[in-house]
Amino acid sequence: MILSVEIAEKRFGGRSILGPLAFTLDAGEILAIVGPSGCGKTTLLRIVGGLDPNYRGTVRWHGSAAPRMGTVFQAPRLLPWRTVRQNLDLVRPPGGDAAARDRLLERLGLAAARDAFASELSLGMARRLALARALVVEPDLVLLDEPFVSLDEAAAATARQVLLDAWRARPAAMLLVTHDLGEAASLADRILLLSRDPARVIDTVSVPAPLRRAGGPPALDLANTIRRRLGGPPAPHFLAGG
Ligand SMILES: Nc1ncnc2c1ncn2[C@@H]1O[C@H](COP(=O)(O)OP(=O)(O)OP(=O)(O)O)[C@@H](O)[C@H]1O
Repeated sequence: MILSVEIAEKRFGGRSILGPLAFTLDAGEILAIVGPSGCGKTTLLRIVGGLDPNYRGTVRWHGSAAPRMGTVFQAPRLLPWRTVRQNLDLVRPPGGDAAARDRLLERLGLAAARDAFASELSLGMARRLALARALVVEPDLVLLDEPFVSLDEAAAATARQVLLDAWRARPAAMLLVTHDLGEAASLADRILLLSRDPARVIDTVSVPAPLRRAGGPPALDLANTIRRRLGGPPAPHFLAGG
């Protein structure tokens, strides 16, 4: 176990948003977090990332040193007055691999824009750059909040593959928030299913070995099993990966 999260309660104003809930993450494990819109997934990720200290509970990293963290939050949060390359170089570890940075830009379709200012990027480009920035950190822990939203399907498929390739080269622990069960099943080892009002863990689903981190569309029966646990109807379109 590399990360343990125990949240007794998180409130906004008078409202209880999260908890009690608990989960752990093994080193190199990809855990997807799925739940209804507005249930508190982003709030949970912000707590794990140390961006919201106002909760009752504990978030503990069990590594020997504090983790290097790569994050993709819903807003890309780039430095608009810096170029694409500069946005990456600011977080690249000393002695980090400039060729790896350039390969990431190439694969994410950003090589031609490498000297453009971040303010000049489209939202889809900015989100791809945010993913590159999370990976160029050489992270121990990656926090991803709907990282492929606002990419067209081809760009999203490439970005998922880039994420998996980065994981294979350096298996960081990852928390992936997504509303897309297909995406969760094609990227993760396990899927945490959350309820809402307040968010609690309904169930944890292990992704079967042949699908796990395969990056392809998931089997319909797995997506439907998960949907049933969430109380929803079967959805044939999950065959197409979401
Ligand atoms: N800063 C805030 N102040 C008050 N309430 C907030 C704040 N941030 C989030 N909330 C509320 O907390 C709840 C959980 O929000 P959160 O964004 O974590 O959900 P989510 O599951 O990530 O949503 P989505 O799937 O739509 O992205 C929502 O009801 C939201 O309105």
